[in-house]
Amino acid sequence: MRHPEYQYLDLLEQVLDRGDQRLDRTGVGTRSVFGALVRFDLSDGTVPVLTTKRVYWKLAVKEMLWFLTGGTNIQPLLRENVRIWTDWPLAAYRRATGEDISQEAFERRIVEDDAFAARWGELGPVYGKQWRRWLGVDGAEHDQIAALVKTLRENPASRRMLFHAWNVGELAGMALPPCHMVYQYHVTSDGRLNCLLYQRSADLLLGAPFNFVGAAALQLMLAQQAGLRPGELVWVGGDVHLYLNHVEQAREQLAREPRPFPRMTLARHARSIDDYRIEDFVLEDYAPHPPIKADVAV
Ligand SMILES: Nc1nc(=O)c2c([nH]1)NC[C@@H]1CN(c3ccc(C(=O)N[C@@H](CCC(=O)O)C(=O)O)cc3)CN21
Ligand SMILES: O=c1ccn([C@H]2C[C@H](O)[C@@H](COP(=O)(O)O)O2)c(=O)[nH]1
Repeated sequence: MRHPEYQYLDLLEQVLDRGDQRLDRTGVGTRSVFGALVRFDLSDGTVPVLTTKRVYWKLAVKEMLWFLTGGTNIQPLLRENVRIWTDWPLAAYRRATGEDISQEAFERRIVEDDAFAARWGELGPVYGKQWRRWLGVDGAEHDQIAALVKTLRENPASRRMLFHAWNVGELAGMALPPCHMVYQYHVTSDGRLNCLLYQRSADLLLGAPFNFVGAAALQLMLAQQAGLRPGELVWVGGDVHLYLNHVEQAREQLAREPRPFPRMTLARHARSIDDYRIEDFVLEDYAPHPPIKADVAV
């Protein structure tokens, strides 16, 4: 069988060679295709951590754990050395104050100064808020994750097992509207948990590899909580794009041959979906090609 990573590489090549080129919100410019689907089989213990470049999988898992806490402030992320969300609050701070603060100084202040973090580290009602505390028209806060775990346990044949982050009424307050916005689950008759993730917008070089890892890690946690085994991860992308300043990096990655996907396991049985820590995630046999550096478009 052809290595499953070729689904990603083929998509990358397609976007690179045949993507529609235009200017995007960030001003960087992209080439994009609209509508793509890749699927990864997790039932053999492997996870789609790409091997044609080193993916910092712990950052992606830590980000997923942060979403699960319901948090929307970057302070706990920075305390875990995850810097992938700093650019947006940093840009807002520079715009508002006119201060030419460095990223390092800004991050240090967020970590050390709680009042500063509360004022400048907030991303608005992004993923965590919507997943754990979606404010309904009934005035109640809805914990979509807890409800999902309950249904996975009690009614796994349900076709209503999903959570959603696209809360229309709260989009304006978000630093960025959700990209990976709907996660739907499906349980097979023999107890495998499948996931379908719909991502409306995908930065193919930097974002998508993280999103695969986050979704896979979540699938492992949910499967464990519901007494199921991981099944397939199906990823659907809407606007799937390559930033024009990532073209050289894409060519370099396309010249490499995939190596076997690593295996991910959970080191212990956590008491609840809220009880996982980064130390619980064990990745084995990950021997990727070297990292490929790229700037993120803000
Ligand atoms: N343009 C863009 N692309 C994204 O992927 C993205 C956004 N914006 N905005 C919100 C979040 C932040 N995400 C990010 C941001 C940065 C990296 C990144 O720079 N990754 C590097 C390593 C980062 C590090 O070592 O700290 C990589 O090589 O994967 C990845 C995902 C995903 N999302
Ligand atoms: O998890 C994520 C978060 C963000 N992205 C990318 C996709 C786009 O390049 C930008 C968001 O910009 P929009 O103008 O809001 O589409 O971030 C990602 O790939 N994965």
